[in-house]
Amino acid sequence: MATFHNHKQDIRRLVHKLVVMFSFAVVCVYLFYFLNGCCNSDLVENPDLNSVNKLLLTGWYDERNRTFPQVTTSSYGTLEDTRGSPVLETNSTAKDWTATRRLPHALIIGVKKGGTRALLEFLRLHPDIRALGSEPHFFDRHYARGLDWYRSMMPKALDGQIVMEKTPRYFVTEETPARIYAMSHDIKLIVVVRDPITRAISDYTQIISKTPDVPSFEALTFKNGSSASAGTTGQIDALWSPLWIGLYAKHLERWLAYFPLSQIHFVHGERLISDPAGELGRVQDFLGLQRIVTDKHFYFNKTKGFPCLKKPEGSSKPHCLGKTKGRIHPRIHPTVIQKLREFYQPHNLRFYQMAGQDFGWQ
Ligand SMILES: Nc1ncnc2c1ncn2[C@@H]1O[C@H](COP(=O)(O)OS(=O)(=O)O)[C@@H](OP(=O)(O)O)[C@H]1O
Repeated sequence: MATFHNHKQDIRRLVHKLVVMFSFAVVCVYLFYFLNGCCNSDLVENPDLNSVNKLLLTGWYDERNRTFPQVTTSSYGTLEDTRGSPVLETNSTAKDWTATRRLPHALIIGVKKGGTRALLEFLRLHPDIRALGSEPHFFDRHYARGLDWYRSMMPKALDGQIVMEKTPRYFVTEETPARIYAMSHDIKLIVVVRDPITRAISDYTQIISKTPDVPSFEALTFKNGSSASAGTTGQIDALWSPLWIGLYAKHLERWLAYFPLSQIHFVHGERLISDPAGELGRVQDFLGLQRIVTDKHFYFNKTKGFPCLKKPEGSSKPHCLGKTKGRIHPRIHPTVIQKLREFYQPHNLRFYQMAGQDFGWQ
């Protein structure tokens, strides 16, 4: 009787051990698959799903919530992220764990009011790009904080992903090319250029939106503050910032002292509006990326008068850039425009020669 009882107990212990061992084996197998990313076999099988999942993994929205300790934002230094509701970083797999913060591989260095925000937001659709949402102004304002600080500002990126940021003021700041060169000799530089006259008016429109009582564009264009009608005789004030920024050849010269032209890509600001997919295609080529951002991502919003992004997977609705992009410009006296055309013409021609491209500004 006692022997039979002991035998029953032995069997119960054995079954218990087997259950524990089986559960342990199940947990191990699950962990093994999880760590190898096998749960995401769709990532390999289905290229479309691959892009979607990569977008999810890379979590393009996370920068909106990043804070910038002690960084003062400039008039154009505020984060303007135009996306819909925040998604993810919740769909993390083991691949996420290998993401690190790295110094940028590519920079949008200018020009202010050229269309730099649109370009950055469009590029952020690419799963192989991780871009900072705000402007860090590291090379022009916060250089003393050091490269570790700069790196800590960057979004986390996986191996093979390109890390980017945009600060349009870099293009016109004296010290910037040397500083960027000291960080990386082979960094890729992108400049969005736009007709310097429209660019200046856009800049001025931003100024009056913040300080409405500044003198007129016409008055500020001339050294002696001449009015529009007297403008035909006045001398252009090339040092007035909205005009000075448009002297592209002069600024480019400083960059070419450090970087070969092959490392600088010019985005045609006007075409970025009329043919965003075409411009984006060329930028993706320049960055050595597959052309993933294409015309299927854009639609023309008649109300805004600009291309906007169609509903991206993972977001609920289409989105355009915010209301500070695509402002209505004040009407400038035609005589002043003509004066500015004459003023910029030699500078523009020199710029076309240096860049090896004719941008067609009349
Ligand atoms: N898709 C789309 N939507 C809205 N706006 C667009 C777009 N593409 C280019 N642009 C032009 O971008 C101009 C603003 O340029 P930036 O983003 O470089 O300005 S800033 O320097 O960051 O302040 C902005 O200038 P304004 O029209 O003067 O507001 C636009 O003309």
